[in-house]
Amino acid sequence: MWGARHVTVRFGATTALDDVGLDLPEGRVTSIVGGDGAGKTTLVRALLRRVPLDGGAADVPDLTEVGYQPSTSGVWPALSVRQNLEFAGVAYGMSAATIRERGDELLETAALTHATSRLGSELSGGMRQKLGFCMAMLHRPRLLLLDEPSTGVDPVSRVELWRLVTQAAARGTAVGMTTTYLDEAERASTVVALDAGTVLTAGDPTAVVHEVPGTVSATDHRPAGRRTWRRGTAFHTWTPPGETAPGDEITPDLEDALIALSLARTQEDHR
Ligand SMILES: Nc1ncnc2c1ncn2[C@@H]1O[C@H](COP(=O)(O)OP(=O)(O)OP(=O)(O)O)[C@@H](O)[C@H]1O
Repeated sequence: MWGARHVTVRFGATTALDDVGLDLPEGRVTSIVGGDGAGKTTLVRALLRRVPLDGGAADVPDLTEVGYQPSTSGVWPALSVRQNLEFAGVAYGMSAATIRERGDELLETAALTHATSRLGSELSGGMRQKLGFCMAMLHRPRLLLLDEPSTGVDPVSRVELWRLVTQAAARGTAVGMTTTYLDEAERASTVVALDAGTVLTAGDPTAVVHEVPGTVSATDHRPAGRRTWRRGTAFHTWTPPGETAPGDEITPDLEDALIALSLARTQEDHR
């Protein structure tokens, strides 16, 4: 199984990753979530050996068998859709015929066939991310790493991107994907949540929700002296075990669960 084993990465005084473990099984989508600066991009870059490790190891196939889509999509703005694919294929040492054949197949699946002669700079955000995905998949990698492929992409294109990702996994590719959309993360086989460079929790999204200690409750006003988070018009609060919760207890979703687990950990740290 591919992944990261006890990976630590430091940038000067900043510890971006501290003893992080990550499993990326073949045929599965693993989503990596976490707030700004949690370490998602650094983890992907550590797997690609683009940052030096201060500890641990990255267990990945030969880099010629890894596909990578950077958060900037990786699409060259001055090249056409077709040329972008050719450029990516040549970089992987593929023949012109294979690039053409697999490129056509991927463009068809990504519903981009009509846009082959359009320049990268002329594509919508969603089309650009889908092309970036096709470029990362062209050489049929065993491991596919996607860094926030759906950020800034409209909901319809997000659904299409997700379909491409799950199809890649169904063909046996191990997929690791960072995302800030928890509804998307919830659909993955496994979610790995990073918090300040460490693994807050990892597992089946349903199991993660059941890990929350204490209760999550909802009120229509902000309860005094409590740390709350807004969900629509309601305020949600996490209450440690044995304490009285304000408002009505609710069943947390993944977003509630991750915030509650982070608050529970902060409380542990202060004890
Ligand atoms: N090249 C670098 N030099 C110095 N510090 C860095 C570098 N890259 C990342 N960091 C720091 O490491 C931490 C983790 O950053 P990283 O970009 O991995 O987080 P992230 O979860 O991907 O966040 P975001 O969603 O905001 O991109 C942050 O504190 C960041 O400032």
